[in-house]
Amino acid sequence: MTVNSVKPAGDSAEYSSGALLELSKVTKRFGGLVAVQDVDLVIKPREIISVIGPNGAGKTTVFNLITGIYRPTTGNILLEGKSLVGDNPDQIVARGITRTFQNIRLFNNMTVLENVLVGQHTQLKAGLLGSLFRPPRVKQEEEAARKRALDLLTFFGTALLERQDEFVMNLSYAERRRVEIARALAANPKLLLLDEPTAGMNEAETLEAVKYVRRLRDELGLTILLIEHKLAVTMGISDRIAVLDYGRKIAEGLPEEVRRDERVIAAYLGKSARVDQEARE
Ligand SMILES: Nc1ncnc2c1ncn2[C@@H]1O[C@H](COP(=O)(O)OP(=O)(O)OP(=O)(O)O)[C@@H](O)[C@H]1O
Repeated sequence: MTVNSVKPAGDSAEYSSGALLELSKVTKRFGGLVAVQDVDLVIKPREIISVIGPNGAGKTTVFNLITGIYRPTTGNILLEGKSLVGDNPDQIVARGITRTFQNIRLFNNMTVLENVLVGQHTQLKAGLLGSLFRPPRVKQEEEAARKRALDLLTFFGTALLERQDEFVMNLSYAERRRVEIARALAANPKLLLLDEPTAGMNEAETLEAVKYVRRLRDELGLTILLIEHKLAVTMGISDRIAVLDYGRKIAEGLPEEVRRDERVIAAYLGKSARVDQEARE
């Protein structure tokens, strides 16, 4: 199957560093607390990059900085060479960055299809008058949006397509995660931020999720930045991994390099190994 209307990312971008997204010395303070400190990160088109680190390391804050929920205290964030600092979240979506959330945020009392249609609102041209009087141009736009939303659902096979008119609250957790991704795709992103895409999933669902994250890159040409707590998933899926600890990036590299990094073992793997050990005792 193809998602015809989703353009491969990075085709028209011309920027000297070749980075799709670049964080440069990004710091975020909340009062006296430094949640993110001097973080540099370069993400090239079509990479799958994971951000890992212990609880409170600053991972979600990095996502919130990239998506315009927070503004960096200092430092810069560039998309295709142009700063996005100061843009509001809607502008950042329109520039090509969309996300999913750690706790799924869908409209539970809307259908699967309606949720995906909501994701397209930055793409639609009809204003308030157009929506009220619905001239033929607006009807055509609505029909095209509906077709595209269905197209996006088929990325996940036929299951969601068959349930397009079902209220989201009646779907399984794993299905809701897929709808959230379809909604994020609806805004035609270049960069997709996935916040714990396999959280709450069983093993089979996790494997399925890993497959579609790869397909998002391979088939749709997306660049993906993810936060993921399951190390087996992170190690298996990522081109590179950045490790945060107390807001600082303490390591970055290939999964194998990160797995062997002493600082990572001490700060993160060591901690979880200790937690596992304590849990067994
Ligand atoms: N809006 C806020 N106001 C004050 N402190 C905040 C705010 N958001 C995050 N923090 C603090 O910043 C630090 C980093 O939090 P963040 O949520 O980014 O960590 P995380 O790595 O995503 O953790 P987790 O894995 O538990 O989700 C924490 O100490 C957190 O309490």
